[in-house]
Formats: sequence, structure tokens, C-alpha cells
Amino acid sequence: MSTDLELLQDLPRIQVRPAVKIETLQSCSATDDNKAIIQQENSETDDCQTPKSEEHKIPAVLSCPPAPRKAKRNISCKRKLTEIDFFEIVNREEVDSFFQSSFELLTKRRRQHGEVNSASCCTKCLLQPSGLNQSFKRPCKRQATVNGYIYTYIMPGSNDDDEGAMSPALVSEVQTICKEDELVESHEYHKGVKHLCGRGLKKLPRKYILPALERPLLSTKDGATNLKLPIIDIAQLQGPDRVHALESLSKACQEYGFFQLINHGIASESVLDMIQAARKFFELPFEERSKYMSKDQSAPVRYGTSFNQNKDRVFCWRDFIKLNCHPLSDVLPHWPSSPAELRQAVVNYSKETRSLYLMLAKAILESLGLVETEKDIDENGSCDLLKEFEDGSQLIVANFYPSCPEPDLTLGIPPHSDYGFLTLLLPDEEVKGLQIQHEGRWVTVEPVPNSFVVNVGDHLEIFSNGKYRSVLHRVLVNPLKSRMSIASLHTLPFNSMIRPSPKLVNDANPRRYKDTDFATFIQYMASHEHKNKNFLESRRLTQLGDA
Ligand SMILES: O=C(O)CCC(=O)C(=O)O
Ligand SMILES: [Fe+2]
Repeated sequence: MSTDLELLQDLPRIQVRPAVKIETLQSCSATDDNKAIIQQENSETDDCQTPKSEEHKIPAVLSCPPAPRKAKRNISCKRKLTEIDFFEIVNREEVDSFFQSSFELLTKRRRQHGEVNSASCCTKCLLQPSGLNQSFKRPCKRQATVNGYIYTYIMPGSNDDDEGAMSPALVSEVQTICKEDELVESHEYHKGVKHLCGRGLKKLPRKYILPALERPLLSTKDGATNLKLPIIDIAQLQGPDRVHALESLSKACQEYGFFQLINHGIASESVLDMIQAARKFFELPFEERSKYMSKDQSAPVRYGTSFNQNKDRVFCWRDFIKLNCHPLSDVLPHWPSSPAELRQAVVNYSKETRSLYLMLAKAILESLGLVETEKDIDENGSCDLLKEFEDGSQLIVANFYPSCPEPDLTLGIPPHSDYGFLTLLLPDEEVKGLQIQHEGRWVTVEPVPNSFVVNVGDHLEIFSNGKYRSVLHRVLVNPLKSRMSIASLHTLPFNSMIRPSPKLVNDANPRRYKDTDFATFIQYMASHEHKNKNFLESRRLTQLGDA
């Protein structure tokens, strides 16, 4: 990619002709006669004859012209195709304003250091990101590298001889400036994508630009592959054909880690009220939403952005509200009081999804051969695990993905697996976006009206000793439409230990995972950039016979 500056440097010298002549030429249409005149005049100019007639003299100035203005700096940039290949310049205004402030500060600080005096102020400065150039020497005239970007720039009035190496003290000042700028920027990003969009973005800020290899390939065949998930029908699961339904359930959990749940029985009013309340929450002014921002991963309510915003290097294009739903009486008073209908809508929705989850959890235990029949569990109450399920934790997450100016450079949620036992997801019925990894490819899940997308979480993968798979999924964003989804994540109580079920561990299938609990998961999230299935990998004991 060539830069404005490179183009400028390649241009031949421009000869400026007297204003009167230019005016004459512009007012004529280029007839053949006029062309001859133009050619004649050009050849006169080439002979370098100064016109001397009265009409060519510069008129006398009768009033003082305004003081000359400082010319605007020309700054341009180009992409470095090396180890920092994944950075890309996307926002000229952002870059210009960054340099503006950096150069002003830099010049001020250089003066403080006594490195330049105000009369011969050095306006050419080399900014080096830490560690890239240890010798602090200028690698190339008029180039600066900041945070992995190479900037090429001209500073009018600068002196070509003024190209000395920067002192280590100055380099460290420059690095401080870069950090200060990043801090200001990052403060804004932490307010969320919706807040950012309110400022009228045309380009994706670089904070959201994924490394090239992690970007979704929207324009390829891969990006267009749609997938119909296996369907599990609750009516069939509860009817005489339960055995077949359990087989389909088991197959879906092994091969896809996902299925589509139809005939779920939840009143459409509860679903619509939940969606409406969440939508209204995201429409509240930022000041209202920001009351619920919290770094505490186990807070009863948490409003935030990105995936793990305290750890993410690159942010993703999502805002969320997470509501802990158990025990209801403890958490309810902490939930947002605005919009007014939110609490009631979440109470109803969480109760309905919870009983649906319990129905599914029983079916899962049966499909794994851990209980004989559903009747077994109900009559003998012998299944302690089911008691734990009944007292299990539930988190409702409303995800909001605003429309995105450059959806091919970022993601709504990066590839991840859900931590719990099962997630009951209500995807946006109108705007696709959920992709799952299936047979080594990213495929887009086709929304099915009035149904839930259900997926196996890490805890169920551990509990089933790897038989059921917690599958990677991610979310694409849309250039024209915002998207919303509601996820209900279910697992065991906060203090329970999750371990492979002893009945599923034997010589042929040794224990594959360490015991794990919620506290370990929370600690992990607080100290790592959560990526792909890295939490689950950290709990893995053996790679033997891995699917
Ligand atoms: O928005 C979606 O479709 C998926 C959301 C998701 O994966 C999550 O909340 O964990
Ligand atoms: Fe998820």
C-alpha cells in the first residue's frame, strides 16, 4: 500500500505560473485554437521568461494580510508485514489525533530535557515502541513505529539535518506518552460498543481488529455454510418414544455438542417479555447502565463489554448484562430497577428455563446410562446429583451486538466454550450470527423460530468424562443490523466439585479431567485471557483417545 507521503515524494517539482495566466487558461474551453495558445504559453514558460507587462505585475497590497498559518502536518502510515502483521491502520482521524497529541507533548518534553531549543525546535521525532529498536537509532528517515505501526510523516519547517538519534531518556518519555494515549483510549472502550457507536463510527477502531488469522472469512464459501442442528423434540422426549429421543440426544451431544430444542413448552409471552426487557435495558442511557459495571465475576448483576474485558487484548463487539438467578430471593434486590419490567420478566423467564433445564438434565443422565429411567429418579430420590442440579446455579446473559462498520475484522464473541453443564440459548430469530465449529469448519447455525439452541458446557464434558463435547462457538456481527441473544447457563451449585462420573471411568476409558469447582474457574478467568477451550484444557489429565 503506498502512502500519501510516498506519492508526494515521487512527484516532480511543480512550476507555479503567475495567477493571471492560470485564470485565462481556466476560463477557456480547450478548442483547437486555445490548445495552440496553451502550448505556446507553455513553451514560453519553459524558456523561463519573466513577463514584464503591467497586467503581470503583482498588485500593491493595501491592507495587511493575516499572519501566516502553520501548515498542517502530513502524516501517513503503512502496514508492517512482519511479526506484527495483524495490526492494521483503519482510522486516519484516530492516527492523526494520536500523533498530534504525541508530537506536541514530545516537543514540549524535549525542550524540558534541553535537547532542543525553541528557536531550532526539532519537529521530526522518532517514536519507538519498547523493545523494537534497542539502539534508539532512527531506522529510516521520516518513519516512526508506534505500537506496531509504521508511520511515515512530514513535519513542515523541519530541517533535514536534524536527524540525531534519540536519547534513552527521550525514548522512555515517548513510551510514556504512548501508554498515556492508550489509557485514554482504553477508558472509552471499557464503556462498551453501544457507547462507542453513539459517536458515529465509520471504521472499526483498532482495539477491535483481530489478528488476520482469527478474523471470520465472511466472503468465502466457509463463511456462507449454514448448518441445521439436530432437533430434539421435548414432546417426543416426554412421550412413548423416549428411548429414541434419548438416542438422538446422546448422538447430538457427542457429534455436535449442540442441538435445537423444539416444543419446549415455555409460554411465548415469557420469552417475548424477556427479550423486550433486555432490549430496553440496552436502550437506557450509558450512565444508567454503567451503575451495574463490576469486575466481580460472581456479582449478582454485571454489565460489561467484550468477552473478558479486564484481560482481552483485542476487544470483541458485544455488550452484555449478566444476572445471577439463584437463589432468587438473594439476588433479586440487586438486579436493575430500570426498565421497570425487567425484574419480573427475568424472574418468570429464569423459572421457566430452569425447569426446562432440569427436564433435560434428567434426560442427559439417562442417556449416559447413569440412571435407569426417569421414574427411578423421581420415585427413589436416589440420585444425589439431581438434587445438586435442582440447587444449581443459573446465570442469564443478555448479549447485545450493535451493527458493525467492518464485520470481517472482528467478532461479537470470540471462539469459546461455555463453562457450565448446559446452556439454553435464545438466538435472535431475524439476524444470524452464531457459528459453531463442526468437522473442523466454522458453520452458521440456521435460526429455527420458537426454539432454543442448547449446548453442552465444559462441566458436562468433564462429568461425562469426555463423551459429550463442549464445542467451540463464536458470534459474527452484522454490518446493517444489531443482534441480541439471551443465554441461560446452568450448572451445579457454586461450591460443588465437578468430576468425571465414577460410572463413566474404567480401564478402557480412564479419567480424563481433574476435579474442578467454580472458584477455580473464576480464578482462572481473572488471571487469563480466556481463549478457545483453554480452561477445559487446563483441567485435562490425559490426551489418551481424545475425540
Ligand atoms: O449470541 C449468540 O448467539 C451466542 C452467545 C454465546 O455464545 C454466549 O453467550 O456464551
Ligand atoms: Fe457461548
